[in-house]
Amino acid sequence: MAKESTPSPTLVGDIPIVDFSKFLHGDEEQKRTVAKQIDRAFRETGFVYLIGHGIGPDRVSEAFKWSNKFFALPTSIKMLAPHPPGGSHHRGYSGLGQEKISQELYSKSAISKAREVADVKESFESGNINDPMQPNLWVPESHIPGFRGFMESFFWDCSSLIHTLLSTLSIALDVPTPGLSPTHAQSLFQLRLLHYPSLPSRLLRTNAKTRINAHSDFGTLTLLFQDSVGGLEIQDPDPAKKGVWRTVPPVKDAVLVNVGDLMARWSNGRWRSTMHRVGAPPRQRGGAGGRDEEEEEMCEPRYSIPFFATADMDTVIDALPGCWDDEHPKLYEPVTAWEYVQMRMAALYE
Ligand SMILES: O=C(O)CCC(=O)C(=O)O
Ligand SMILES: [Fe+2]
Repeated sequence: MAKESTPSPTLVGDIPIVDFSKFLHGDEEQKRTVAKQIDRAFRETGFVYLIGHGIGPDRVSEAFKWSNKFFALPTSIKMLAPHPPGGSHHRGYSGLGQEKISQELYSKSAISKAREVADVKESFESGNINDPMQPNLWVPESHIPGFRGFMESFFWDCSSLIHTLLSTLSIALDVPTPGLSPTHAQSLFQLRLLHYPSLPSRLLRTNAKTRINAHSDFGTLTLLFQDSVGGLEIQDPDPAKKGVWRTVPPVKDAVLVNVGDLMARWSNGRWRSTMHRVGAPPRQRGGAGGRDEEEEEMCEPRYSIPFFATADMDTVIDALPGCWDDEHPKLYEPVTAWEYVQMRMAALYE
């Protein structure tokens, strides 16, 4: 019998581009192939590009159009839906420098220190309209008619892709029916719009400023739509090259999917929750007619749209059945999704 082999998808850097339409529309064997390709990507880098993922390019470009429009509003209008203080109600608008991603969970002084180099970004968060704990916060409709309606419907596009992906991952891990999707039944997810304004590239290259500091995501899965500017980097997965950062360029019509800390724990370390950050975009070509010495190189603004998924809050995240045995003992203490997310969010805001 021929040895089973999984076709290798195209790689961008270390990250494969997987055609997810083969899962959405394929037969059982094609579904299994896609599941294996994603499993491999999650084991190697924790990141995968998906094309043919079912969220049409028109929908994605409309989302970016709304994001541009929102961030172009005067600050006084955006501040009509301010992000509440603290990290437990993660909705609404955060202005420049308000949120500083921190990997450090416990030490107040470490959080303050990290905030000395502020992330130069602004963000707008919304979530499931049925989430009683974190109601959405919108600026009055008259200031941006249609924004709320679009964001509420785009939420469901992304949510549906997450649930399909959970089915894919259940195949990869042989999680018995009904698989992992019901553990996310409440879809308590978060849709984030991010805008990194233009600033002198020098500030990013010298680490005087960051766009988003190095961090791992803390939910189960993240979808990331990025514009064509670039600047996303992941830490080299090889522990011997810990300080090395690899660029993750935008791929047309692809959504990036990455593993968050909860999924890494749940898979008992089989899948990686990889540190990532946003720095300076790749150098722009040439200068404008020799003016570069006088004029500082400014980097282009960047827009991105991450969508964070997490399991229902009472789900106990303990190594999944196929992910541990005598040779691979459990690496982490069980934790509920709620406990873990609260711990991480408390470190986001002072
Ligand atoms: O802007 C990006 O591409 C990255 C955003 C990100 O990593 C995050 O919000 O967690
Ligand atoms: Fe992230």
